[in-house]
Amino acid sequence: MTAPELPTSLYTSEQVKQLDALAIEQANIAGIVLMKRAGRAAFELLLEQWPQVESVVVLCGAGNNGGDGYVIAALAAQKKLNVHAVAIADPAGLSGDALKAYNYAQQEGVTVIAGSELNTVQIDASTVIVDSLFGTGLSREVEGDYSRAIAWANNSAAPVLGVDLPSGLCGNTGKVWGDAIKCAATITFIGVKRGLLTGRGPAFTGDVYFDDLGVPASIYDAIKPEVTRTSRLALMPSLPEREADAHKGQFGYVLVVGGDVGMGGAAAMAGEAAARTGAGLTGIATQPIHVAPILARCPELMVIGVASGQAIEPVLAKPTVVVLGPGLGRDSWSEQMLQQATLTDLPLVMDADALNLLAEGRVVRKTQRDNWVLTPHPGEAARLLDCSVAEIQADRFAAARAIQTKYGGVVVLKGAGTIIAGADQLVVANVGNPGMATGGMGDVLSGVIGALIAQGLTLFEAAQLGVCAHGDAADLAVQEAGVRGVMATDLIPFIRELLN
Ligand SMILES: NC(=O)C1=CN([C@@H]2O[C@H](COP(=O)(O)OP(=O)(O)OC[C@H]3O[C@@H](n4cnc5c(N)ncnc54)[C@H](OP(=O)(O)O)[C@@H]3O)[C@@H](O)[C@H]2O)[C@H](O)CC1
Ligand SMILES: [K+]
Repeated sequence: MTAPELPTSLYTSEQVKQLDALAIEQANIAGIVLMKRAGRAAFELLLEQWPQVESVVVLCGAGNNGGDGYVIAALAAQKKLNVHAVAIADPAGLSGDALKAYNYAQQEGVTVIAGSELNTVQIDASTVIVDSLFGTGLSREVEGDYSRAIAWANNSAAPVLGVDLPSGLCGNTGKVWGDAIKCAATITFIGVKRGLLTGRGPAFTGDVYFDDLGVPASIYDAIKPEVTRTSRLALMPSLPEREADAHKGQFGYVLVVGGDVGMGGAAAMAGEAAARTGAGLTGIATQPIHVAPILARCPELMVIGVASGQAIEPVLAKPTVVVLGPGLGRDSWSEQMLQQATLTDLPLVMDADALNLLAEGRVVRKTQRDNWVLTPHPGEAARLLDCSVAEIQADRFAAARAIQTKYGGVVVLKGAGTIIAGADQLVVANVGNPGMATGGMGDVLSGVIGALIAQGLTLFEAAQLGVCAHGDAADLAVQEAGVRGVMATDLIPFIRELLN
């Protein structure tokens, strides 16, 4: 069963701690009550996900995340399951609500064993592991007993239920503090931590479930989320209806500029994607040798050959948006195409080598514009910020914000959990799958975004809807025939279907 729709507000770990405190102080809900509700919500999800479960191994840390685990162990004991609570952190160090939960587990007859005996724990086909080592309190690299417990869980055949966060994953950024537990499902409480949905998050969470623990809605008024979750359904209303007397002029003219020698396919894919996304007209300005083969594949496209030194003369009408970069290359032809396209004040979608040339400060007169959408993958993003890919991936929210601040416009930082940064908004698109890591996916996306701008969406709307439709289409392509061998053009019919 797919995880139910998550709330759109996303928080940092610190903000959720504030929400916890507000729930306890303002709503007068005792911490142990919240903890018992958390434990119950997690245990009910466990039974729902694994109805055949007979034994449960709960890995407990030193704080309230561990407390959640002791509550889960107590509930499992009440259900007469075979339960082991493994105290990776010495229970003697427990305090507050976590200590109360520990005592509750002992009252319910839970066998609590020391972390040093972890290797004596038997795992069989009916075992489920519960990860209650760390939640929002994780603040540094995991090591020692915790690392060993994480490795033990990752090497065991049993599925893992993550409590609040997969242990080792940073709730703020989606980076991993050394290592993290690979969960089959994760349930997160009170506020969805934004790190669950981007960076390494999707690789460790499994399906993400949310429970508000019954806290009053009013506590959320006090904390403004800096990031929200976007989705195709949220953006569909921005697509214009098509009246009976619609004519192609209403839906704009996308001009794709790219396709250096040998890379005509990239420009063709962007063009076809734009046409299939509903652009009224689609043209491609490319190397002359690509004109015939692209026309042969897609006669609906207007393909213009531009030789070195020639001007780009868009036929018929002025384009309404230029998609610049698919297969553009970095030679003198590439530079002259980029220079001409960036001299216009048309809205631009800048992808691939257009971004690399921009990062190198070559031939782009203005490096700050409001009316462009930059669509870097982490490597291109690193060049745009002159930093390493690791730094980009260590905090993708900060990276997207930094690129938007430096270059203006809208920034689409691609990768697991694509981040979209507007002038004063930051959203994450919780879409996509590993099948998308193949050539041409970015070309298709740039064409889709261009066509949505051509149909009247704002750059920020077009970027969000384009990314979400593209990722959802990739999921449909994977459902159809598996994750290996998905090719970029497989997405195009699904994109068309999803946008209608
Ligand atoms: N507060 C509530 O009402 C609710 C909380 N819930 C759960 O509580 C956790 C947050 O609990 P907290 O105690 O703040 O922190 P953790 O349990 O996540 O972490 C435990 C302690 O671990 C230490 N720490 C941090 N990083 C490391 C590391 N790499 N290695 C070893 N130890 C580490 C840290 O203490 P230090 O003093 O050592 O820094 C942490 O305090 C939340 O996630 C929920 O699961 C309820 O679910 C809801 C109500
Ligand atoms: K956890």
